Amino acid sequence: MNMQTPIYLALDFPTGNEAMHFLNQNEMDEIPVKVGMELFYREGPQIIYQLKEKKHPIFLDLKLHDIPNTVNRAMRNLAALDVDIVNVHALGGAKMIEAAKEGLHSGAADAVPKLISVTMLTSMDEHTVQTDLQQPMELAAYARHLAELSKCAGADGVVCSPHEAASIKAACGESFLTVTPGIRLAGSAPNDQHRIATPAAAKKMGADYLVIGRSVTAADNPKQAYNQAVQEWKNDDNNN
Ligand SMILES: O=c1ccn([C@@H]2O[C@H](COP(=O)(O)O)[C@@H](O)[C@H]2O)c(=O)[nH]1
Repeated sequence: MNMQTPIYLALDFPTGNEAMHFLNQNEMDEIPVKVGMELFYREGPQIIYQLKEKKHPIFLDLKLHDIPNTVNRAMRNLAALDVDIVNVHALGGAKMIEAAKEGLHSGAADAVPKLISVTMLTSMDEHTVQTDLQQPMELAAYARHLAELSKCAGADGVVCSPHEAASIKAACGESFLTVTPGIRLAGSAPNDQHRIATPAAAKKMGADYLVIGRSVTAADNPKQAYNQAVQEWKNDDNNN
């Protein structure tokens, strides 16, 4: 994987043309990108081929959550796209995560994509987890539990908020990946996110990879905003 800085830009655009135009206009050559449901459901594998052609590391964020057999067969197909990271919802349980892993191994012609599982969406807060989901455990403890379950089932890491990264690392080991959305540059609107942090804070809290979307894509100067995130990450490197 050609990784400049482990900061994935969320390409939440309605069409492939808009996404490619954005990257081109802002000279974001070869930066890591995340393709989610909005773009993939519109463009399908074609957008992955286009981004690979331009040498972008790709996190394909489709968050599979279904019965093990269906997830296994879907992962075989996704493995053939040869992206770097794919994911499932940890709430699908251990058998589903194992099936996802097996599907990736069966379907990959070359390198097997990393499999990560979503613990608790960063848009959720303590209150929502307790009321909507009727989950009595504290959110951070529940995210840690889902991370441990994911690790036992063969996942390479999890999606979590930066605030849970350190405790998940402590429970699952340093090499277990923590991929953290909910990244906001200082002063950016939180939008629908609840568990947020700046790039510098996320790095300090133990995140391996960051996912940043609207703080960059909706900024007046997206290139400057992305570079600021990169700089925060690198400054923290210098301070360690
Ligand atoms: O818990 C999660 C899992 C995935 N996401 C995705 O990350 C980006 C975040 O975009 P922002 O504009 O920076 O909020 C988005 O594509 C989500 O689908 C997440 O936010 N939280």
